[in-house]
Amino acid sequence: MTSVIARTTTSVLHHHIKHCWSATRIGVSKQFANIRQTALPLPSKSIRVSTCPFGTKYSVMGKPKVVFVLGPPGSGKGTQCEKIVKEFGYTHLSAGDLLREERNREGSEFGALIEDNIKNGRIVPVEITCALLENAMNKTIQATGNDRFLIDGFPRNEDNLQGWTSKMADKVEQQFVLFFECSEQQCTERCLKRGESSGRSDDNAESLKKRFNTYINDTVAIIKHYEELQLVKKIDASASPDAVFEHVKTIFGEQK
Ligand SMILES: Nc1ncnc2c1ncn2[C@@H]1O[C@H](COP(=O)(O)OP(=O)(O)OP(=O)(O)O)[C@@H](O)[C@H]1O
Ligand SMILES: O=c1ccn([C@@H]2O[C@H](COP(=O)(O)O)[C@@H](O)[C@H]2O)c(=O)[nH]1
Repeated sequence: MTSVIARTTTSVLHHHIKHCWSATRIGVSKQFANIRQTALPLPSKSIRVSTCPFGTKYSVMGKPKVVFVLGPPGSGKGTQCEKIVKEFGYTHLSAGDLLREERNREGSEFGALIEDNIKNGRIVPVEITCALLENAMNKTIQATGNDRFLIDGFPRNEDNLQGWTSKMADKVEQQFVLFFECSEQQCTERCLKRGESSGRSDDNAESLKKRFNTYINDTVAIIKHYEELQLVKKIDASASPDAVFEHVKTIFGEQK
């Protein structure tokens, strides 16, 4: 049975790599094949899940559930996601972490492009980010069966939104969008403090200014878009991490 599944996914994978992004979009579909090599299509109905060393079971699943987590840099998205994972069993996928991992991957042809964007607070083309996210979702589902995801720090601009909508929206159930609201001053202080030990090339005053400009000029419109769809759950992120999490808990507690 495993080999049947393996053969099936391999052939579907070739199809996926060939057709997943329109070659005309920015004329780079071939470029992204390296990332997509391991991306398998998300299941629409069911997936086989390994449960224990002595056997497997078929788990009938709906579409993977997705919560987007948005907010300015340093608003505490990652901190809260860790708590949500522990309490509610989601898998946390940080788009920024995935991009940093791809940047650091030996042989990545996108490393320089990703770093240039990160340092300047600009947004990486969606083809890269979306492929990394889809890949991570598929790997998680296959490895653990967990199909509930916190997608942290994505979508951040119109390009992200369009790319996700055309490629992924039909394959997932969008639960809601968690929006952490926090002032620029407070967020900047947090990131500068984090910068003392994070090693991040963008936790400095110059990059932070640019990241905030991108947030205001590009990401706020995406949050507004989801507000119009009544999907946004807004949280005051200026309090302590535990106090913020009290609010977060009420939101996840309301979910079925
Ligand atoms: N509620 C809070 N109060 C004070 N400090 C916080 C709070 N939440 C997080 N922090 C700290 O602020 C810094 C940024 O937090 P975190 O990494 O969770 O933010 P983020 O929104 O994921 O940031 P980015 O988008 O830049 O990755 C971290 O050093 C974290 O420990
Ligand atoms: O979807 C995304 C997410 C992130 N980026 C780039 O990465 C940095 C850092 O992101 P964090 O969420 O703060 O870890 C961000 O400023 C962007 O340059 C991206 O391009 N697309």
